[in-house]
Amino acid sequence: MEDDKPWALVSGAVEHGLYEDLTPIMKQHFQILCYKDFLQNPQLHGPKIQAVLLWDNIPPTDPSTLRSLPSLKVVANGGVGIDHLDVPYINSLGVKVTNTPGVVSDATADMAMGLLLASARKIVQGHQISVDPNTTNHKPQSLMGVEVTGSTMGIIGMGHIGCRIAQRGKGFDMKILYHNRNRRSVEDEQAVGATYCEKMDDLLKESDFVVLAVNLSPETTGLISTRELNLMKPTATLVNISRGRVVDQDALVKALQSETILAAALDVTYPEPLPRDHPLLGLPNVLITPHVGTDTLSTSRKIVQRMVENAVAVLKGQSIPNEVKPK
Ligand SMILES: O=CC(=O)O
Repeated sequence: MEDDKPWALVSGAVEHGLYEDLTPIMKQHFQILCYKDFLQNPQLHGPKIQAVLLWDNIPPTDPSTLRSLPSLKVVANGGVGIDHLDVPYINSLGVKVTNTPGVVSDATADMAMGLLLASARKIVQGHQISVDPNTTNHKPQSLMGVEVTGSTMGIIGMGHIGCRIAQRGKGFDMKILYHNRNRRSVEDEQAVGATYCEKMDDLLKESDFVVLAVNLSPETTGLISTRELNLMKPTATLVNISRGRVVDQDALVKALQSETILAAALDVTYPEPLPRDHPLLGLPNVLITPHVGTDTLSTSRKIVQRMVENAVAVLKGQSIPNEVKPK
């Protein structure tokens, strides 16, 4: 019965009707309250909310919002990255945090390869030239690309997503190097055909494509800065599908302007979106997409399904598929 279902506070995307396909999955288990309606009267609505279903980082989970949700038991994040959440603080309120690892890996790895290929083969520039009514030369020298097949890809961060990127790289006969906090087992390495670089510097020096697939943490903030960019080949491309802050963006702008590296392909920046006058937007050797690594309908369904399963498990006191514990 509808009335028996617990209440969940849901995001702007749902309230704008953007994800009609996804809302029924939430409604199977929850009565949903959109953030915009919550804001009309937080004192009235706050006490009934037991779960926050977080999509695109909305609703906010700042202390003042959380304080107006006294019955809250779980913040269920849709997606794997939880750098926008203060997990220890949320836990200190007796509220659990969950995320959705695993289900995002294939779509994100596809996006990494898409960015890599589009940047190497100048697909966006080619499209622009092809559709420009003023174009006279349809195949200018400037569209000459970089060969992906047989090149070397260095993956920094070999979790679920990194492994899926490596598998895809194998399909392009790439040599795959990886660097990770902990070395993977020999079986894992063989399964994805990747060679471990204990020193990240070695990977940076050798790779034609450096792909960032690490979580954002204090250790990985600014991981790629001037020193690291200087180690990369002048013919190399940086691909980032993790979080913008893993790269020192000012250093990246300089490296691209001075052609210290060839190009960058970024699904993530900081902030998102970049201000319209940001220097990265004016560079010819940059490809940027608006953080859409997981945005396929099938993956979005899986994310919402898992987000809901996590929230339901917390509320029912069952074993939680993906609880995030503070480090
Ligand atoms: O950015 C996407 C995610 O964190 O899953």
